[in-house]
Amino acid sequence: MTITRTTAPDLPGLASPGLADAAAPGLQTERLQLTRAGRLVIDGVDCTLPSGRLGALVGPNGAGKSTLLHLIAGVLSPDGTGRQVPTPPGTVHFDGERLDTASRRSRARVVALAEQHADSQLEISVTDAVLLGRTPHRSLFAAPGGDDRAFALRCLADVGALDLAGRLYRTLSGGERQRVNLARALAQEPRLLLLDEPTNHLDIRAQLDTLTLVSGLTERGLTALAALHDLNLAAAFADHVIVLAAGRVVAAGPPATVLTAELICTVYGVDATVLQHPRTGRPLLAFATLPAESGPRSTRTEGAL
Ligand SMILES: Nc1ncnc2c1ncn2[C@@H]1O[C@H](COP(=O)(O)OP(=O)(O)OP(=O)(O)O)[C@@H](O)[C@H]1O
Repeated sequence: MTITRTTAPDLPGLASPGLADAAAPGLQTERLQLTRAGRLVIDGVDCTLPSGRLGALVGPNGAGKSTLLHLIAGVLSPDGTGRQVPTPPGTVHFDGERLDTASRRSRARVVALAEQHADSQLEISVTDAVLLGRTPHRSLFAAPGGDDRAFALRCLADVGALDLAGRLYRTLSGGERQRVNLARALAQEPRLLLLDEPTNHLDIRAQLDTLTLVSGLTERGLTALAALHDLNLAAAFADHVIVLAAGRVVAAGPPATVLTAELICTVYGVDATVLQHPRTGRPLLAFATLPAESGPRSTRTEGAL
């Protein structure tokens, strides 16, 4: 199965092409902080992502990428309990609206998180899983209507997963789940879409199609922030790259400015050669491991990608 639609879908919540508000401030976090098991895992994160842009959140394993996305989405409150706290350390704004103190329902009308490890044992159909994304747009206790169902099927079609509509969610493969999770997030009609490793489990065509789809949505006004491990995908698709290491933002800006050999060596302990893509002009990275004595990691193998 491939994602067949690589142009921006016509989601009703988004502006028409060219109508995105260029002056809108987008996502702004200030001094976000989270301690887990006595350790500061998010350490005073200030980051910004202008409206209508695709941001890539990169950084080594354990840097705090998933945790930061969860904090922005409000799935984790800044004290790590899932409750709102009276004076949370840090704030999250989107287009000037404060999200971290907003009600769950009003926040869910603004921001959606497509998670890598969404509930795997749900005894519900794929269509019903996507319909969960419509919840913030229905009145309380109302059952999904025909319009909701049609919208959910459109979102499945947009991610190339319409053929999965009647399947049980728990029977899907990792890559199939990944697409359905994205469809569920799109069904929420968010203005801010957060994606936790959206290309994980996907074959190369599906990786490119997924990021092309999200990139197309940002051209229609959506703001998207994706945690990505593949620096070449970040370089190829992102307008803005945020680098996280040990819970702190260590660099942020356009891919060509941020993804330098020096930064990659410092953050990942990897020897990178930064080339220029012959067609797009964007950075193209080739990697080799550093000699055993020169980097921060102990387990190394020889070789280059
Ligand atoms: N429930 C928890 N209790 C204690 N520590 C946790 C918990 N969840 C995450 N952590 C720690 O928080 C830090 C950040 O984790 P997080 O999953 O956000 O990193 P990440 O950058 O997304 O990593 P990866 O690239 O490996 O997915 C890690 O050191 C992790 O071990």
